[in-house]
Amino acid sequence: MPKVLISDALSERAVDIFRERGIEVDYKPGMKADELVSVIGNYDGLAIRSATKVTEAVLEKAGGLKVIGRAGIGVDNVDVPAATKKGVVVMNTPFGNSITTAEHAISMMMALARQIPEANASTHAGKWEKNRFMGVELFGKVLGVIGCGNIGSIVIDRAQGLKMKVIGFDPFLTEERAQDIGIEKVELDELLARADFITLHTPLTDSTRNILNAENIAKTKPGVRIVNCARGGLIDEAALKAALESGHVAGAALDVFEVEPAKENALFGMENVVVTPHLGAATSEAQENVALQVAEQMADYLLTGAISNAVNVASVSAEDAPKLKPYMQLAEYLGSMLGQLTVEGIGQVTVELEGHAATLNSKPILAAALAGLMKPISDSVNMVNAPSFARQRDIAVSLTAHDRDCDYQTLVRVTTTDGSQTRTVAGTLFGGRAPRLVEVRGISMEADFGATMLYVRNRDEPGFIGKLGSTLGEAGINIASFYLGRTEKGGVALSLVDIDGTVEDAVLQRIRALPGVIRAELLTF
Ligand SMILES: NC(=O)c1ccc[n+]([C@@H]2O[C@H](COP(=O)([O-])OP(=O)(O)OC[C@H]3O[C@@H](n4cnc5c(N)ncnc54)[C@H](O)[C@@H]3O)[C@@H](O)[C@H]2O)c1
Ligand SMILES: O=C(O)CC[C@@H](O)C(=O)O
Repeated sequence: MPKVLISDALSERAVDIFRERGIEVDYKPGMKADELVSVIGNYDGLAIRSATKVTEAVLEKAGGLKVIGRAGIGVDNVDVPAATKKGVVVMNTPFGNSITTAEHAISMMMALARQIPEANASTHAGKWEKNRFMGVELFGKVLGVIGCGNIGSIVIDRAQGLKMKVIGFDPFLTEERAQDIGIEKVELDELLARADFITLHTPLTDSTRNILNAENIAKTKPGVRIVNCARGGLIDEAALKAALESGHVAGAALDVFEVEPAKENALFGMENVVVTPHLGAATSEAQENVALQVAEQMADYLLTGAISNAVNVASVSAEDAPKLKPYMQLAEYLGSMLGQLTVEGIGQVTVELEGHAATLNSKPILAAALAGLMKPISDSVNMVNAPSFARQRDIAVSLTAHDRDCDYQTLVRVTTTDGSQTRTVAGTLFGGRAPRLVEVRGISMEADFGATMLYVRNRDEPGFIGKLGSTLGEAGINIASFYLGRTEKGGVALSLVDIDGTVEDAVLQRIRALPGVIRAELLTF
């Protein structure tokens, strides 16, 4: 039974879902970093919100971890490259809290426009300062939205309902989409110059870090009000403070900060600054959505191999997962066979799919073939990290799904080139499920994959099979199955021998010394 740790405060519905799906779960919100490092090795899955930091140190101890599920959007608290390297799927729930966060941004904008937090505090204090507070209307004002994705688009929709004029900057926004959502697409400088209110809805990346720095803040309209419910780090806080003090920026509403949790911050206590402690996603609806979603997604992956909303590996739908599983097994066996037979570094890998295989989601099949191929290089390689392993090793990878008649109903062929050698193996699924080898280096043969197999290439000469059988027999090695093929009479023959147990090195040397042997290797699957 897979085991999952929930280390942040997720709706307890997530616990119910895991248990209903037959997954053991430990609910330990608020777990300290060192405790996480010491227990993570016991789990197959880790479900988090934003408080848990999944660092390289955590991942180093995460021996059997298969999946990290983020109940929310940003995965900036997860070292995704380290997780990928370790072969751990990282998934998020990209839509579950979008409405809630967009509503928070709108609330913050309104609170800012009407100084509601200060007026609230003053009135509670019995001051009745009716003449102290003078707000501004949103009606007719220009709202500049930086980042027009899921949340930005909902903010745009709500702001249009408030009769604001919305302009947007997003390098990935097409003109068609801008028209669909009813905004004017502008460049950043134009947005800065025209907006009365600016709201940020981008992820924190190298291109968005400090997107509102001193230089860009100086380009904004005097009296602008700024809202950030996306990520700390998008605004240079020191530059914002200076602009608030000079009066160039009339106010700011911030849900996120450069350093979180933030007990102290130079902006705290300023009258024209409204702050909340990263509450963008904090509604019961959003928390229920993301907790349910993350638990379902993680359970799907752990139980069936289906992958949704992963940020570091291709998706596999719940419908596709059972169909793909035997293909991934076949591809891994084929890749593994070639990986074990490769002597020099692999320069190129080609995966070809024919028949039914050509109609499937091909990326997981390719990833499985690469994982098998690179297993001899690294024990930690799996289908999550195999494509990046290949890239790091400058292995050129190509995938072709052939739309042509083939001798088998379904076929996967893997070809590698190392130095001057090109090797091809191909396999099919017997009965639609059981992986079966049908071709090795151009030689047709039908072989099931056994756990330990002897691979012998030799000149096709009479008496060879007898000598091979006797050598194994004398060493007390039992043959489970013997598969044969050859290029042509008197050409090159290939024996694949499924054996019980293993073949000691001394026996392998004796086989290599048999007359006519070109190559003999022990393969494990
Ligand atoms: N405060 C919270 O509690 C809370 C809750 C949910 C999400 N968030 C954050 O909100 C942000 C937006 O989330 P989303 O779901 O809308 O993401 P999204 O991926 O749907 O949208 C992000 C948009 O930013 C755009 N973008 C990327 N680089 C850009 C750049 N250099 N300049 C301008 N635009 C750029 C992208 O094209 C995309 O359209 C994320 O940072 C997310 O982590 C915060
Ligand atoms: O879990 C949270 O409270 C924060 C969520 C938010 O930052 C997100 O990226 O989804």
